[in-house]
Amino acid sequence: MIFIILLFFLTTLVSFWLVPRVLSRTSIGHFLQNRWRFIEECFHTHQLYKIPKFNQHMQQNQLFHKIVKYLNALPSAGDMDSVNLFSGDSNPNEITLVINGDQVFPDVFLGSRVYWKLDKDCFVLKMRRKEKRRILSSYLQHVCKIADEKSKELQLFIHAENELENGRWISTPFKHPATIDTAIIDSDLKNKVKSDLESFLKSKPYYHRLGRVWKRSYLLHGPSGTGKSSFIAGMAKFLCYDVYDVDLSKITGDSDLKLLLLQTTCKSMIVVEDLDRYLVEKSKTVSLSGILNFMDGIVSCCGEERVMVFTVSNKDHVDPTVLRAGRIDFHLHFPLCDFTSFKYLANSHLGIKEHKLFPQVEEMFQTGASLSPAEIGEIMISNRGSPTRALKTVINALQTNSGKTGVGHKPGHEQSGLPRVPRNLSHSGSIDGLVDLPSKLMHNGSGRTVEDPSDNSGTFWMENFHTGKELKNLYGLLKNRSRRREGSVDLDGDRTINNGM
Ligand SMILES: Nc1ncnc2c1ncn2[C@@H]1O[C@H](COP(=O)(O)OP(=O)(O)OP(=O)(O)O)[C@@H](O)[C@H]1O
Ligand SMILES: [Mg+2]
Repeated sequence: MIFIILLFFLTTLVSFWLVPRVLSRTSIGHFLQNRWRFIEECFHTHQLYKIPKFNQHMQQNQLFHKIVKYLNALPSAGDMDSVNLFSGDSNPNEITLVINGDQVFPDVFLGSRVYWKLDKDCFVLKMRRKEKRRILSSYLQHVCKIADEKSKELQLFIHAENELENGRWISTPFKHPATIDTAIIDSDLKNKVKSDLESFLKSKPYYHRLGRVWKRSYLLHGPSGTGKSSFIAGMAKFLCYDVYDVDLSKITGDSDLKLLLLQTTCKSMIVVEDLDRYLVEKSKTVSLSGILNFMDGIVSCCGEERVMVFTVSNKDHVDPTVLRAGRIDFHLHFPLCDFTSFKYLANSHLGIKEHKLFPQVEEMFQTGASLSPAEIGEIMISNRGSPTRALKTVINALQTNSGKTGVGHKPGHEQSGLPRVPRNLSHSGSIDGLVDLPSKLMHNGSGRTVEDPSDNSGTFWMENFHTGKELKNLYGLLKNRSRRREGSVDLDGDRTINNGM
């Protein structure tokens, strides 16, 4: 009797536990499962839907490309009997599945099984006829949604220099961690940039009504290590635009620049860094007029929705025609660190809001010492285990820096041969300072950020102007003020444009 019970127990264990497990892990199980599905489907009538790659005018069918993206994202894609694997052109670590004609991709949606197959240049979707009303439309919406999410992966394009691909862009996934919010600049200014970008995105009819190319240009200016490049990454992410990085020094001539621009796609950000350095180069291959045409968007008229971003270390050294209103719509100044931004850095890098050494640091800033956020950030990162040591190192660095002539330590710019920016202009005396004078920021008609003329504390920075050049700049500012008073350009002017968008 005991033997029979034991045998019964063993048989049950083998048939209900062991056999399914063995089958699920072996090719026999896989084969049986497929056969069973095939037999099951034989009892149903099916509907086929074709999604061709091209329409009758040989234009690309966007749905076809979305399906490719969707199928690549399917977990079942990896379970196929055989799959084609390819590594990316620019990033060999990125592996993608490429579908070929013999494969059938099963998928399950709302409890229903559907099948995808590639037939030459056409996808075929197969589903049970009785289920099509229930799932077809929502399933296709789901496919598009997943594909769109996948395509949100931004790309960084750089132009190839090798002979084979010369004059072409090569791309790599753009995964810079910076966002507009991680930038340490005045929060009002961040919001202004965000709303300017948002308003640009909605402004296609407005630009077209004016007969203008739908583009917007930003100038980010400030010393090295103040966060310009990181901010560009943040802007691109905010817009969900791909980035085309134009290195003017690698371009062989005006026509080469045109060609590259014609190859850029809509919804992209075209970035030209260190424009001032390029413009002072003696052996430049792209002429000033080539650059101006590019900025005016003449060559980009066939494809719009572009944001252009230029960076310079000091805009005073750039030919005013390059920066005229319309060519550059929004000026953003990135100053060296002041005490306010230092405290942000201490909080984010060291996790401290207060410290007994803070008053000493503040005093250093008040006496005119400063470093770039990159320099202070680096000190804090290397000393993050000990906030006190980090602060002492910052104080030492500030002391060393304030001992130098023409503070605003920018090794890169010294190499470039550009004149140094006088401290009073680049930092505490900056006309469009973002961190030190946050309440004074406003825009003129061209979107430029300038000091609020109604703020009486202007006398504070007047004391800091000494040289003839600085007085000239002050004169320029006063001229701007009086123009604004006459109502020719002011913040409202800019707002009127934005509101109208
Ligand atoms: N204002 C800032 N806010 C946040 N991080 C900053 C800021 N300024 C600099 N950093 C940090 O310092 C490093 C260098 O910044 P970034 O390369 O953006 O400076 P940059 O102005 O483009 O310098 P360069 O003119 O030399 O190209 C980055 O790691 C960045 O995160
Ligand atoms: Mg940079």
